[in-house]
Amino acid sequence: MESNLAIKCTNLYKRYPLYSGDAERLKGLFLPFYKPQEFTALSGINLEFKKGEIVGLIGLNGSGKSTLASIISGITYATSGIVEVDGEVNMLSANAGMENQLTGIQNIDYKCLLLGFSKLETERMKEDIIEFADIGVHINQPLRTYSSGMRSRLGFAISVHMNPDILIIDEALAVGDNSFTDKCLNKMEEFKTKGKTILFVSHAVGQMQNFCDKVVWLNKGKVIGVEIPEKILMPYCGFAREFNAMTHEERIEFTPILKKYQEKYL
Ligand SMILES: Nc1ncnc2c1ncn2[C@@H]1O[C@H](COP(=O)(O)OP(=O)(O)OP(=O)(O)O)[C@@H](O)[C@H]1O
Repeated sequence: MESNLAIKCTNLYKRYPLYSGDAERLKGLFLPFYKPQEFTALSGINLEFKKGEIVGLIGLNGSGKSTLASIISGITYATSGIVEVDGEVNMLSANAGMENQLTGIQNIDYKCLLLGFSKLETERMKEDIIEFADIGVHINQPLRTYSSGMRSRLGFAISVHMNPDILIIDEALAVGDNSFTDKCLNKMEEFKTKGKTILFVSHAVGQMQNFCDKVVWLNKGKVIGVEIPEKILMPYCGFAREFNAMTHEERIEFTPILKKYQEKYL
């Protein structure tokens, strides 16, 4: 991979097995030649993200954004194709590897331990993480008692303080209140100036417009376009509006509408 690139995906496919129940799942696990029906979540993805870029990933529900983010972060694997990543990746999502039974503080210790930080480094970072998360006395309570916004605050605070080269944010800012989201967006800007790469999975078109250098539009597991935000968000929003106004039956044949936006604007 070229040295200016942080992430390169080449002809990436992800197929999930579709089991009809537990019996079929067991067959799939224990019978090596058993082939269940499959669902193709990603289909022939080719993408390159440069170091220092903030890239948005947008698309309707189920278009494959989280699947792609999880493959890039190494949480799940691709069925075929190549993913090349230059640097440490940290993914922040609603269920970002934090433990429900542990307190906020214990989760900080746990994450630091997993990532190989020494006790001294962990202690040094802990104060900053607690200050950034700003969830008061709840930091000593088990995570299972947290609201979704509090989880997101702690998750974001931990992720950015791990100082990864590539930060993937999967919808995790959607539940934060405005002041926290602003704080996170400022932190993302700071990351960018340090030459770090950010992949921002979101439905928040306004945030993408303001913060991303380019946006990838995914639909049904395929890349529809990769452009600067101004060029991609307008046709995407137009398509999403028309799609959402359709009946269930009309949605089955939505390709001409997608083509209309693709041909006119991309
Ligand atoms: N483990 C799985 N088994 C079967 N299908 C799956 C699995 N995980 C995801 N999928 C399917 O893959 C497709 C892409 O899912 P993904 O979560 O990547 O979409 P998304 O674009 O992130 O959606 P959203 O905007 O709703 O978060 C969906 O149709 C989903 O049902």
